[in-house]
Amino acid sequence: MGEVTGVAVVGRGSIGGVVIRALESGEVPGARLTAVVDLGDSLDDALAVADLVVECAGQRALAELGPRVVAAGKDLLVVSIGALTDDALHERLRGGPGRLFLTSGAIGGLDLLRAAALMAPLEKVRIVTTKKPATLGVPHAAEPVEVMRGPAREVAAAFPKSTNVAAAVALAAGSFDVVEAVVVADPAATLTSHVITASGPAGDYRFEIRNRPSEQNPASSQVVPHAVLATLRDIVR
Ligand SMILES: NC(=O)C1=CN([C@@H]2O[C@H](COP(=O)(O)OP(=O)(O)OC[C@H]3O[C@@H](n4cnc5c(N)ncnc54)[C@H](OP(=O)(O)O)[C@@H]3O)[C@@H](O)[C@H]2O)C=CC1
Ligand SMILES: O=C([O-])CC(=O)C(=O)O
Repeated sequence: MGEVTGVAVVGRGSIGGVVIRALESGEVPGARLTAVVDLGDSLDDALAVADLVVECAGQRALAELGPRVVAAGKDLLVVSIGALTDDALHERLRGGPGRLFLTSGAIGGLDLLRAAALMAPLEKVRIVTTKKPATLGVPHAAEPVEVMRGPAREVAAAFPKSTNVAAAVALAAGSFDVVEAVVVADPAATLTSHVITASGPAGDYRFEIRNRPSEQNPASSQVVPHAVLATLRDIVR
């Protein structure tokens, strides 16, 4: 039998809960759940028994706990990518000795955007995210309303529970400056949508994602923990 990777999960909400249950039932070959860090639990106890920490707890928790994880030489898999709009935090998390991994989370197309940006800088990138109004702090919106439009860095920080995807797109595009993010609250939105458009010397791109929201937390899409588990499979393989 090969080596088993001990995994600690931080946060047991709509994303962490699914990841925890999948690990408990042995769904990821080569990975074993060794700790769960919820509010009040000690990260140090988890670091003593884990090789890799999965952050599913939000941008603030990542900023607080992430640097300790990589400094302890443990790998870190991040869900709350919007926290990486803070360049200093991003540098610390990349500084090792533990490795930093990001999940694709609620969206796709990141590999192609990255390749296109590596060929030549993308000239224009936009992500339009549309969700139910209550998840965006405008519960009484009776018709579609644009709640924010601006640079991905500002939008991902302004909606820490809803627009981590804007930061993920910016990191794939290699620049926060080239990405505009738009957030729309739509009372008729039964699915959460993310429409990503990009253009540059490599070509023109358009990805439309329509995700079913989590019942437990409608701000997050149901697919996200499964993206985390897919990344986890790749890491431990
Ligand atoms: N990259 C992507 O595509 C996506 C990223 N996300 C990110 O994932 C995060 C989690 O989403 P989701 O699971 O739906 O959120 P939930 O609110 O359902 O769960 C978050 C959990 O983390 C816990 N928590 C908060 N702070 C800490 C801490 N310091 N230590 C340990 N646990 C903590 C919360 O506890 P309590 O409830 O007691 O506060 C809660 O149980 C979102 O906030 C968002 O930033 C979400 C969707 C997509
Ligand atoms: O789950 C989603 O569709 C996107 C999301 O909440 C985020 O990026 O924070």
